[in-house]
Parts: sequence; C-alpha cells; structure tokens
Amino acid sequence: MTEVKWHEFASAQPLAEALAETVANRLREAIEARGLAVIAVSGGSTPPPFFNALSRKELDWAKVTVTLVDERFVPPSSERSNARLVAHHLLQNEAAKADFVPLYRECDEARDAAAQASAAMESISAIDVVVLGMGTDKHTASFFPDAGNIREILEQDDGDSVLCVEAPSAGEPRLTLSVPRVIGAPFVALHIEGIDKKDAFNDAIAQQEGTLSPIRAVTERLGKALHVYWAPKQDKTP
Ligand SMILES: O=C1O[C@H](COP(=O)(O)O)[C@@H](O)[C@H](O)[C@H]1O
Repeated sequence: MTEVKWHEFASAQPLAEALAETVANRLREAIEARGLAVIAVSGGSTPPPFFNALSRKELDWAKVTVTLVDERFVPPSSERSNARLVAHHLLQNEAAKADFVPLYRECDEARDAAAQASAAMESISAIDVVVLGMGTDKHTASFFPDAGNIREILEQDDGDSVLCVEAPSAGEPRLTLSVPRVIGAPFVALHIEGIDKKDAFNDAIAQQEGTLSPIRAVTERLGKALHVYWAPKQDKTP
C-alpha cells in the first residue's frame, strides 16, 4: 500500500494556507524545470478557502494551466459547475493570468463532451499537481462506487484521459480525469474536512484488498505518497 502522509490542522483556514503554500512551491518548481506547470483541482464545498489562498500566491501564473479533476455535465452557468467554482475562487487575484482547460463541453451527450475534453487534454503534456476531494461514500474524482463500470475505470491503464461516468448517486452524468492521469502527477493531495470523511478514509485504507473503494484503489495505484490534508469541519452557522 502507498504511504499516506497525514497533515492535520486545527481548522479549514490554516489548512488552506498550508496546502496553498505547498502547491505554489510545486508549481514554481515545475515552471523552473520545464517552463510551465499544470494543476488539476476538484470541486465541491471543501476547496474554496484553498482556492482563495492559492489565487494570492505570487508565481508566474501566465505559465500555469488549471484544469479539473472532475466535473458535472452542466454548463458553467450552473451553480453545480466546478468550472464556475474555479472561476469564482481560483482564477482571481494573481491567478487570473492562468489558462483554464474545462472538462465540460457543449454537447447533447456527456460521452461526447468527455471525448472532446480528452482530445484537449492530449495537448497537456503532464499534470504536476492533483488535488483530490472525497465523499463519505469514498468516491474521489468522479469514481463513484455505484457506477456500472467502476471496476473497469479503477483498473484502466491507458486510453482516454477524460471519461464519462454515470452513477445513480452522482445525480447528473460526470466527466472525470482517468486514474492514469490522476496518479501520473508527481504530487497528489487529498483535501478533506470533518470527522466523517476522516473515518471514511481510514476505513477505506483498512479494508480488505479487493473491496470496492475508489479512494483506496487510487491510493493503492499511486506509487508515491498520498498527502492527506485534514481539518475538523467548522459549524458555519453564527
Ligand atoms: O462530487 C464531488 O464531490 C467531491 C467532494 O465534495 P465536497 O462537497 O464533499 O467537498 C469532490 O471532490 C468532487 O470534485 C465533486 O465533483
């Protein structure tokens, strides 16, 4: 099993600052080494403080490409769009100069959007940083445990970089980076908050080999440390 490096914080804000600092350093190193950097980020309710902190980091953002780990098959005008979340929280301040490659494409069918996004992803040589999220159902990216083809998706070795996933628990169809694209990044972090997600992650890692758990399957295939950034969930009510 891949090594898990646990980074624990008292609350969401110091976590966001620390993760942003580490990610900014990784992006600077990539720019120094190959003249450009690529980061894939997740959506959902957890990332905004991290996005806000990262957007203020001073680095050569004009040389950075931002893309998504996964996306709902909804246009950027939708409140459920991860592209919209990134536009509002990450592609701001210093990071406004970054390029953005969306996964969503305007098509009738999600699988056509996935094919188009996959073709666009071929022009992106390598991803330097991946920041994953996770649900209490142990899905990460859009690798949902109840997707019909989940075992095939988790075992994929090559082929398309962006896949279409349909799962009853996911609501609308999803577009997701493939496992090889996710695990190919030299730095992979998992950003989670709350005791329920900590328990879900630890439970997934402790499970018997062969048990279907997307976060475990990705962690097993990583071949390098998985950096887990965790803080307790704060009550947002005043
Ligand atoms: O569906 C999704 O959920 C996960 C976790 O979201 P959160 O709201 O619990 O933070 C996220 O990682 C993924 O990108 C998103 O599409």
